[in-house]
Amino acid sequence: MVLCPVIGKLLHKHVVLASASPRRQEILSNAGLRFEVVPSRFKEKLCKASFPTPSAYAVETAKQKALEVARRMHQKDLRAPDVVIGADTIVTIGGLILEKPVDKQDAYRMLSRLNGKEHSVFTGVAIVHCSDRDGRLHTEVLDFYEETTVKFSELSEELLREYIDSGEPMDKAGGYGIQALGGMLVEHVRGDFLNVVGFPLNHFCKKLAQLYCPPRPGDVRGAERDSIPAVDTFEDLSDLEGGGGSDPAWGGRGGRGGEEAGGAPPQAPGPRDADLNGAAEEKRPPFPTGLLELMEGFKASKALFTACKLNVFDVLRDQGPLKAVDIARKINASVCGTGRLLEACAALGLLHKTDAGYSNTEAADLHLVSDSAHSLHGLAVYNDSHVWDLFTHLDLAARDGAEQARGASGTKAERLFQSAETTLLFMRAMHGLSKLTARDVATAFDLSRFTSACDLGGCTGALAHELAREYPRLQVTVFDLPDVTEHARGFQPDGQRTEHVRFVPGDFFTDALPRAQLYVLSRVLHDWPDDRVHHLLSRISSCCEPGGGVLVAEAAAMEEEEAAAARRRGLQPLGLLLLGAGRPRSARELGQLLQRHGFRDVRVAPAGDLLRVVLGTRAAP
Ligand SMILES: Cc1cn([C@@H]2O[C@H](COP(=O)(O)OP(=O)(O)OP(=O)(O)O)[C@@H](O)[C@H]2O)c(=O)[nH]c1=O
Repeated sequence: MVLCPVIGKLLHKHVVLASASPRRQEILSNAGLRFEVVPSRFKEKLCKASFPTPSAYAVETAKQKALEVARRMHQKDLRAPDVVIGADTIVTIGGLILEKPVDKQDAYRMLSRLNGKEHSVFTGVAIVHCSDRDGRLHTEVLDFYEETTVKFSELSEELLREYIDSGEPMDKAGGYGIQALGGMLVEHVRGDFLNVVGFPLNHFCKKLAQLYCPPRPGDVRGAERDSIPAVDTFEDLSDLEGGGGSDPAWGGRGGRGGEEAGGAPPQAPGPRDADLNGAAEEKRPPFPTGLLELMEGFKASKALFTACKLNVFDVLRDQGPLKAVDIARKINASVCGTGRLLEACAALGLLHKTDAGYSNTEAADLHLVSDSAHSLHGLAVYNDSHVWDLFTHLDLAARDGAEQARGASGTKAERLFQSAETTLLFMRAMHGLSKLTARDVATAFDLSRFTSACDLGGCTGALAHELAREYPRLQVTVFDLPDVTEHARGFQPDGQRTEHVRFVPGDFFTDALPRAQLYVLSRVLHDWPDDRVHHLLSRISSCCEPGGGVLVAEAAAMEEEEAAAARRRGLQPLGLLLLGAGRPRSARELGQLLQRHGFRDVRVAPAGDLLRVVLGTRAAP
């Protein structure tokens, strides 16, 4: 599992950690999560006896901690954060739950109990998703727990007293801190160490992956491994009081975790009970979250495209927060239609809605306004006006074959370059995407040995400028169709080093390629079928001096079996896959292609979350 991208799913959300524990804050911020800390005021006083298992108690406490913060924040600002995370760590031994000691005596009692024995540490975690529905807070809770087994050495009374005098035990469950002096008491640990410290980071990331990267339909392996547990609502919480149920972790197995049956009433024996008893398990099919998202996804895309097209995000960046009526006036649209569009954008997490009106989220400010440094506005407009149209006729394309579908409205180049307007539309889309990925592509390998590079199909020069910035000795030529180079001037960055980038018009299939030590093909090959790719690579190969290189960047999977994951990453050229003659290729396949055309020492590296970069060195012929 790749952790950073999972944590990254929360980057543009307002995340609150409902915990005063400095350890939790440290674990999560070390993992790259950005969050606000709002300690919960929920008193940890639930009746332990009413819970079937210690883990159920920890999970419920975590849940109540998070919900208290969500409610308080919503009440105060009439706006809840997007996500509130609560956690509760307990130590259990012989059926007894130990929390933080109330005084030194209590700490001594706890540590004496643990002395020389094995005990379990459970951390319950609740991830609460909040939304505002007509001024009322709506919450969806996903919870889970993790268990770790810890064995204490035989410890002298003197050592225990000394340890207690250090003051360390007082704010820690079980009266010890494994991450500090308390580590000396511990003989061994089975399971997740960070779970003992206060937060099961690994399990948390897996849960985020289930939530934000659900398996695609048909991904049976993924569905079994990562199926999304049912989320329950706050309204259902009362069901949790009392009841039976059992927990396999109760048996004291180390290093195991689980879900609290998604908040289902404990009296209903869960599937895990059936497992334990060896009884036949009646399996419910996994909830088709991914499928439903696919069914509805086009509406979300269209709302985003339309808001971009109407410059809603530009208006709000400059003048927000604004009420729907004012936005409608500024974008010259009806009040009722604008209101609906704004509601949809708020529901999609693109806008914040408060009493003062609508305002941009951080992601909207960064990527959806038309002139920001990281703008994807052009891509949204291009997808809306161009790609949307192609997909509307997907059934025809499927029936008649991709080439015929192309034939109806001309080849891709004919369609894109039929007017200056469509060319610019395409270039703006590519520019946003290239700027987003340029740095990752430029730095995936150390290219400082090259002094000249040619970016074939380099469009607006976004990657070329990044290469020139990264490698001061490098002169970069952008080679692209005359229709493109003609308009490239309008995309040049302000500031220095533009003299290291030049534009040469031409067709890389037919015209002489500019001489360079390094040839770059960034997001080009997926557009073309195999015969064209071979033709292009053989042309590059014959221009390239021994020791020179070719660098290919694609939304390619590292391995064939990762293709579905690559598609999920979003930039797999689905449109071309369905409509065009090109096709996506895995990193391995790209490497083999380079080898076939005389490149050796072929290496693959990830370039950020989206692309893979393959670098080959021209061998002596
Ligand atoms: C076993 C163990 C526990 N802890 C700390 O014990 C507190 C548990 O208490 P909690 O009630 O879960 O959390 P809290 O500290 O009261 O914070 P809050 O979330 O606001 O309730 C948390 O701090 C944990 O790190 C350690 O630092 N190291 C260890 O080895």
